[in-house]
Amino acid sequence: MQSFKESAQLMWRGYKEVYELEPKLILISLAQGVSEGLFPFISLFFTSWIINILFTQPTFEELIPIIASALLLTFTANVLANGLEHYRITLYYQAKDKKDMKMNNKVIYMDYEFIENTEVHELRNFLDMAELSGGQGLHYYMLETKGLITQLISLVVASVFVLQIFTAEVPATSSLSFLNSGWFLVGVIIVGIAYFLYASKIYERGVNALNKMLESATHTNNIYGFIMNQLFDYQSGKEIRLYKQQKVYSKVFKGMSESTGEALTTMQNEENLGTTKLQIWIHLFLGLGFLFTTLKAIGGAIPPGSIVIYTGALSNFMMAFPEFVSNVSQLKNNNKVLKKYFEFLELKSEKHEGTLPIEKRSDHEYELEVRNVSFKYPGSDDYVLKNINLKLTIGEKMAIVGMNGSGKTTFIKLLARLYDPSEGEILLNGIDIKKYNYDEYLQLFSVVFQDFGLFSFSLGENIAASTEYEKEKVLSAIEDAGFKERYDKLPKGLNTYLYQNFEKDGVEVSGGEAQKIAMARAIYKDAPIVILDEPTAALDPIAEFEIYSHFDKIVGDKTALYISHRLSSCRFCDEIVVFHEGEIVQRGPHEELVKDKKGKYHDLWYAQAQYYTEDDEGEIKEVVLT
Ligand SMILES: Nc1ncnc2c1ncn2[C@@H]1O[C@H](COP(=O)(O)OP(=O)(O)OP(=O)(O)O)[C@@H](O)[C@H]1O
Repeated sequence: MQSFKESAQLMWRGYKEVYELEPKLILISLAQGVSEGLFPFISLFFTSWIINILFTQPTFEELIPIIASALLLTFTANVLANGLEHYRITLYYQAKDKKDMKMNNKVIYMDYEFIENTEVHELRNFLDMAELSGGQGLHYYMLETKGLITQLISLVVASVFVLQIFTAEVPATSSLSFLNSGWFLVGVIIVGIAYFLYASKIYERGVNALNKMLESATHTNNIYGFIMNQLFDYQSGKEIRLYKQQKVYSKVFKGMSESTGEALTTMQNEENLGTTKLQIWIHLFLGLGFLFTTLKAIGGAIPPGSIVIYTGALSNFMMAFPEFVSNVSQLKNNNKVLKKYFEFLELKSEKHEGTLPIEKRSDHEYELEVRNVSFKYPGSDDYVLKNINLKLTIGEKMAIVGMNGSGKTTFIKLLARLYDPSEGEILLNGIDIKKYNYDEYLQLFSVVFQDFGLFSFSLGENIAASTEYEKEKVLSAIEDAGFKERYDKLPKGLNTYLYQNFEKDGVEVSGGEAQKIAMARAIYKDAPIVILDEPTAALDPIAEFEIYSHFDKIVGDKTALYISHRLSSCRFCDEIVVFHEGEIVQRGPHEELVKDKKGKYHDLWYAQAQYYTEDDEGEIKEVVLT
């Protein structure tokens, strides 16, 4: 439960945020709220004025200017309201776009570990759902402020008129003079407070049902987003059809729709029931109010024509009051959503942001040392890497091998600082990598991950990772990565879009072709440290052979770290490091490791040895199994 102070601070922050996104939106909402709040009273005022004059049997000439000014005023107010409404809605969409942009930028720049964190996904989903299904969050301030102001103005102005009815005195000689008693006003105040408390309770129930619906919908939406990605992904599309998973998905959809439907129905029922109960009370009070006003007029406390303005004011008060109470309940609830909005924007980078620049060295003298590094993923108790010690010396080619799940990719994530070690440190030229400016540090690496990603941009932009690039350099990278033959057939060369998300004539590339493009991207970057995680897994034997033939050209005198399950391809490395269950269990050159019959490398090598043979010069050749 938020304290009043906390709620007020959040509201202030919320409005400040909207103001920063689109300053005019608040001002226009205020102007429109005030004018819409006042407008009904102006009409009522004129109507009751005209009726009162009619009782005095006025001439036509007397009436004309009053009716004309009433019409002119109503017309002007309507035109103004219409214009303001259009302008406000345009400003709202602009503010919403800017807010969405801000949230998307947060996702783009947030620490990688947040991207892998389900709680962060749920938080973002919750905010989207709260806005879409409940109109909550910053959205509430952007859109509903006008309504709140209108209700507030209506209440204040109507209260003034309502008070006037109570203070207007029926002459003491009248049999209705008992209406002058102050107890009527006291009664109204007590009933008003009781109504406020009762209505708040009812609206709170509605808001709780909304929250329940949001919780359920957020979870469902998370699964839904995940499933929709899978359904439209042609990779999993194959599996879904071949393994006849359609029924499983249909069942999941049905379950999701039932649970969300149930929560929605509960919310609607709660709202309907609440509204009906409140409407009964409102109309009862309204009836009593009309009776009181009419009796006051009969008693001579107010002119008969003024019944219009007083009963109108009473109606306005009675209509605005429940809406206002409902908005106050929503506002309170909205603060919870708003809190999460700021929580999302404030997700703090756990990463130490160093400031040290990286020395630009043409001799590539960058030495990486991993010292006593252990690591467990956030939220997990299990160590994925345990006490790793390694030194990558300049120009060295090192291979990391090991069974699935032994921690090889995780180790690379640490080197690229996608995560920081839980224990120990990684040093670059003797200095903890955390102390370096991260962007500059990243410039040292060309990485091709096993699950690399390409973007739906043009080929040139994919390889250069930029919209501007050196064409010759890109073409040379394409050649070195073995993509030249396919490239020559591309309709628009480097301007050919990959995939069809952005361009209808974008091309689909095969897994192996995609891997070559990812490789070309790493070659183009020309960073001093090259890390390749299963870079040839999807390549055909000839393409793989070409990559290895070009390897010296690709890697040159750079430091290289190479992960592969195909052990024969690791032999060109100066040193092979064997990972097992998160630990380094062996290291050394191939010839040395393979001799150790008790070692893990020996097991791994001989498990694959049937696929290879050695020629007279000791060269490994792949053999055809019969
Ligand atoms: N984001 C993550 N959160 C929690 N655990 C993870 C995460 N990513 C990987 N793991 C776990 O860490 C362990 C090591 O995974 P890693 O991907 O580093 O292995 P690997 O040696 O590269 O395996 P492979 O040869 O199959 O590619 C695995 O048990 C995996 O389940």
